[in-house]
Amino acid sequence: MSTTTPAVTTAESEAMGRALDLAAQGVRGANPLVGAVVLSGDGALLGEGHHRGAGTPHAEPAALADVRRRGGDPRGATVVVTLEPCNHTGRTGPCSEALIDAGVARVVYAAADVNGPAAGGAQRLRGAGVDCVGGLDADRSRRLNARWAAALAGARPFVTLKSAQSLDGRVAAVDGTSQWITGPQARADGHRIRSLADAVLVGTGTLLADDPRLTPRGAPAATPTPGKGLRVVMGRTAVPEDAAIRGPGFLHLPTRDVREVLDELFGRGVRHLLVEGGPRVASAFLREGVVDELFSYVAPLILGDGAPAFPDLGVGTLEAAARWALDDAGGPGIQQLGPDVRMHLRPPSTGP
Ligand SMILES: NC(=O)C1=CN([C@@H]2O[C@H](COP(=O)(O)OP(=O)(O)OC[C@H]3O[C@@H](n4cnc5c(N)ncnc54)[C@H](OP(=O)(O)O)[C@@H]3O)[C@@H](O)[C@H]2O)C=CC1
Ligand SMILES: Nc1c(N[C@@H]2O[C@H](COP(=O)(O)O)[C@@H](O)[C@H]2O)[nH]c(=O)[nH]c1=O
Repeated sequence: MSTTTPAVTTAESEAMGRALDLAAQGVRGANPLVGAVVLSGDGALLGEGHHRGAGTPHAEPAALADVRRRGGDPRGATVVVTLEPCNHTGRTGPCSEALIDAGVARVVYAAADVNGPAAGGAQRLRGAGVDCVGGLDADRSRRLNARWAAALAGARPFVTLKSAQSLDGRVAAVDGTSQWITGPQARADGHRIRSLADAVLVGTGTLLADDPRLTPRGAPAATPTPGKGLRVVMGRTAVPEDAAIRGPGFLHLPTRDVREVLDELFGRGVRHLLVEGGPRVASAFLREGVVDELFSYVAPLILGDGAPAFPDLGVGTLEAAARWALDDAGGPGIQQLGPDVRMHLRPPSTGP
């Protein structure tokens, strides 16, 4: 935790506030939320940018590109960024090098990078003669990425849970039919979320009931490469030979053990897992306390009896119920999609 306030100008301090707001416009998942603002030597805004999710440019190159788009020149500029610039080649190149190549004079960052392989950017910058200070608003940056950091520290993927339910919290009718509870706009949004994840998972119950494909349709599909584009079924029941889910990227994990699944997927390079249910598997992830964000789509229909979204959580009294909070990262916490409503939620007792 930072206890000292680094020596920064008022313009840099204000720019960090803006960079943190920009960071929160990114999407949660395999990467942290990061924003960046570029200032001229006299503190004027030259450009800004934020990271829009794994595989897209990091905040610093996005902000440098914005400077050039506006006809500016980043040479001699100050870059104010919410996370220590990365120092490794992941899905994109090292930001430390991009900043050095752009000729910036100074970098002010908030939190240090806790991702081992990516860390060391500040040292690299200083080594190249760039004035580099860290710790400004570090706590706010850390809060923004607390769940991402916790997943990383636990060596498990960041877990997004999605469910589409009726007004009375049912995800299927009594006979098991569930297609479709939500309308096309909500489902398109679900496909977009699939396209952001490295792997999409359901249980064998859903597999047998729905025969899903779990591909992101209407959104760019990830090429199945190590850790990307996986479509996963967990549970002991055999997957039928003619199941629609079979094909490139299909993986059956014949277990009910959530930790085993997370270990296996992490080992295969998965950093962002989307759990689509069904209800018993969703509850297993909730009971294990590993759900980092929840997208709950609510459709205006009442199903009465039928499968509850999250059975067997062992909540015996109101006091024991987990109260989730709306999460505004990547868009409004609550959003209307056609006739349906989408809630984007974060677990209880975690930061913004
Ligand atoms: N509206 C929506 O958003 C969705 C609705 N659905 C609907 O849900 C219904 C299916 O529900 P359900 O059968 O609960 O679906 P699940 O996908 O949760 O499958 C449950 C099965 O998964 C296996 N399993 C694996 N891990 C666990 C675990 N930790 N705990 C318990 N079971 C585990 C078990 O089978 P095994 O013996 O093989 O181990 C279990 O019977 C269908 O009607 C489907 O249409 C499904 C997904 C989303
Ligand atoms: N019923 C239901 C959903 N169900 C989810 O979609 C899966 C089918 O996906 P596909 O691969 O496209 O065939 C299904 O198994 C379940 O995970 N999703 C929603 O957005 N709204 C809905 O009403």
